[in-house]
Amino acid sequence: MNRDRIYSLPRQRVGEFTFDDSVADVFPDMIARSVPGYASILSMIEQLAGRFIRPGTNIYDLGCSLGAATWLIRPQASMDCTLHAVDNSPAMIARLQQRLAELSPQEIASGCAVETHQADIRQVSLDRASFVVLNFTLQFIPSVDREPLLQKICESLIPGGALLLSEKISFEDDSQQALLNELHHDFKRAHGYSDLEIAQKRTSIENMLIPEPLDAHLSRLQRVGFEVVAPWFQCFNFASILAIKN
Ligand SMILES: C[S@@+](CC[C@H](N)C(=O)[O-])C[C@H]1O[C@@H](n2cnc3c(N)ncnc32)[C@H](O)[C@@H]1O
Ligand SMILES: O=C(O)C(=O)C[C@]1(C(=O)O)C=C[C@@H](O)C=C1
Repeated sequence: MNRDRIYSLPRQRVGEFTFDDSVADVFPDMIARSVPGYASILSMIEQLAGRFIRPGTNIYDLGCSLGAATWLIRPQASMDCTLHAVDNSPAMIARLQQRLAELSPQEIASGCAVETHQADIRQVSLDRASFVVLNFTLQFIPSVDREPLLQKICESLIPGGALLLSEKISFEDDSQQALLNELHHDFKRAHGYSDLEIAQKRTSIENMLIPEPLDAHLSRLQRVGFEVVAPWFQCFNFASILAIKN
């Protein structure tokens, strides 16, 4: 795995974070060292896929990056399912397509077909879905577009279908916010990031990763039509929610 050193040297001006080639090259290392609980969430996505996926349905990994969730979900789905891996980053989708093209016939037979889409998740149409994943993607969508997107997802789900939503979250209380920021930065330091790397990354994502409080997520999911909305994981300022449509 390539080590993330993107922000290790001082920059005159820290530009806005983008999911380009340099990020795609180090992404597994970057996200594992930046998001506390990421590995646990992925492993639970695999388990949840086994529970919620139904034969003959579509599954969507929205903002799939290199397909970390896609690779775990695929073996859980029967061959008559289609797993749609969607991301608007050409660098991410190219690497996922490359890996899919290298599958052996035996590996192809070990799970359902994967269709990649280099597209904006606000624009793709969703249909007959049994399981939808938004693993740290909604946070990059402009705030006004979040509710329509979640509404579209809810409408596309079959009865009993589920959305797994993981997000960086914020806190209404200033002292709680300050504490959780510090704990997150301690986590990054413990995983080898310097203070400079932490500060420059923070500047670069400031205006494009917009976290919301957990309650805002829960009430919006209920508003768009999910009957069961269950927060099931939180580690510092990162949380994951399971939302089910009856
Ligand atoms: C933090 S990464 C997601 C990680 C991934 N889901 C995983 O589990 O490893 C966020 C991804 O969302 C993608 N993204 C951001 N906005 C998007 C949009 N409007 N449409 C499609 N993809 C988007 C980015 O390109 C990036 O690959
Ligand atoms: O919040 C941060 O400091 C992060 O680095 C988080 C985060 C994320 O949650 O997606 C931001 C960008 C990268 O994709 C990896 C991790």
